[in-house]
Amino acid sequence: MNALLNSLKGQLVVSCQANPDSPLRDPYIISRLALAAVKGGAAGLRIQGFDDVQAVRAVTDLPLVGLTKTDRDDTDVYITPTRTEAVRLAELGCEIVALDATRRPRPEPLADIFRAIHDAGALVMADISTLEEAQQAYDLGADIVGTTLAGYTPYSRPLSTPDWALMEELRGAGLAFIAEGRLNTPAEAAQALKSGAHAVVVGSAITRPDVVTGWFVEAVRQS
Ligand SMILES: CC(=O)N[C@H](C=O)[C@@H](O)[C@H](O)[C@H](O)COP(=O)(O)O
Repeated sequence: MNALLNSLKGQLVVSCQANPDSPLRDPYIISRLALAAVKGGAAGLRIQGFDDVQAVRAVTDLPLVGLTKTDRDDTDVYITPTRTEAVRLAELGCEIVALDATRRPRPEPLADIFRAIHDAGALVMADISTLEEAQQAYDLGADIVGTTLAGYTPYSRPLSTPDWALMEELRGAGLAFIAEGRLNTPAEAAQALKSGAHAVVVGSAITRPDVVTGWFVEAVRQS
């Protein structure tokens, strides 16, 4: 495995993202969230959008997993759907570029985007939702897959928990993977590593206080 990916083995990557309607939606604020994650011991950061990548790249040398979220009329694929976006993320200093590698119709062939990322000097993190998609991503040259989109495609298991079954399937098939998605507690992050994950990505539970507040409000209301 690539040395940079090896450096993430058994480690925590923190996703610092704010949705357009979040009060935290500002590159400066994202860069401060990123620094807080660095202070806490994160080994890498997952960052969305060119402005946020630039702001975070300016304050840390930690490995960055970059992505864009782009809403398009012609596809349901929104995580880094084209070469142009993928290459720009690499040019801005992302060591790893994450993109949707599901089997949904997409504007450009996956293999072309993978090649463009590699040509730009970055690694490919293929965000998948099923075992078959993971296998396909590796066949096409992905460096690592992430369980990011499990539960977010119409044909994957809809879940409110991490997709433990998918992790077991990936481990059973001997496919390296990063666990990402709904890892909402330290115990779940640790469990993902025990389930065979190479590394874990945690987002909402650490960097979306609006979402976490909602979890508490729900629990308080139900008590
Ligand atoms: C499905 C999708 O678009 N996931 C995005 C991918 O970058 C982010 O919105 C998530 O926050 C990230 O995957 C981390 O997951 P969680 O926030 O559950 O820890």
